[in-house]
Amino acid sequence: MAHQVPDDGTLLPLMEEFYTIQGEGFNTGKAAYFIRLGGCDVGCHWCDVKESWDAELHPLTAADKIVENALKYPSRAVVVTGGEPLLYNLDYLTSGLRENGIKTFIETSGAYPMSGQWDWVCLSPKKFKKPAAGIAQHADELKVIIFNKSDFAWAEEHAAMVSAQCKLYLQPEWSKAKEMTPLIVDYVMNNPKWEISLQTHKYLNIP
Ligand SMILES: C[S@@+](CC[C@H](N)C(=O)[O-])C[C@H]1O[C@@H](n2cnc3c(N)ncnc32)[C@H](O)[C@@H]1O
Ligand SMILES: Nc1nc2[nH]cc(C(=O)O)c2c(=O)[nH]1
Ligand code: SF4
Ligand SMILES: [Mg+2]
Repeated sequence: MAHQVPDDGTLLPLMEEFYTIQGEGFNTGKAAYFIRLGGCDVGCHWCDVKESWDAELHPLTAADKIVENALKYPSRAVVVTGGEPLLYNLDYLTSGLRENGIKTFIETSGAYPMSGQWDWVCLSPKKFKKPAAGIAQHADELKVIIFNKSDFAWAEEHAAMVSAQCKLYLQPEWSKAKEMTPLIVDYVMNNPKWEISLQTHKYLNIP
């Protein structure tokens, strides 16, 4: 079974941490320190980081140490991702980051209740395990992955749940990008409340 992750959030299963450029969504192009937490049971068959799923494989790491590591890099922005980061209580980590002047961004499927204090929430809802009640109201950005045509309807369903200021993105699933990108381009031109988001780090060959 899972690690005994203390529920005070002082220890978190850390898969990797790396300094790169945010490749997706509203903050595309901005340098940020990425913290990838292990553990996810959402089960997206096209997930591009399946190595993250088993939390057991990723060592419990002190949140204080993660903050200390983030401070070694010039950007004062951290993206917490995974895995599904909201499996864990992120209050302690985000207070540590913010006390040190670091802006906190999260990438989440929303499958678990919100924790942590965030400067930017990217919600990417999944059909395989639907978002928790009320989470859509926290989203600054809704980023729906388009794997097939039915995902446009799924995107609209969630657009109806987010706040009026929430930015709306459609992002092609990587393995289907050649096929789905033209459909997304067409959809955005016809429904301009949406914008296209590309995984630019994959084109740039950076993490
Ligand atoms: C690996 S997930 C981790 C965070 C969280 N579990 C989630 O799904 O939002 C990070 C982002 O990558 C997106 N993503 C994962 N696999 C993808 C793929 N094959 N093509 C495009 N986007 C993908 C997710 O939808 C999410 O927005
Ligand atoms: N450069 C870069 N940008 C990203 N934006 C979201 C990512 C993620 O895996 O959560 C990601 C990632 O893995 N790399
Ligand atoms: S929710 Fe995120 S980490 Fe989990 S399987 Fe889906 S894309 Fe991968
Ligand atoms: Mg990624």
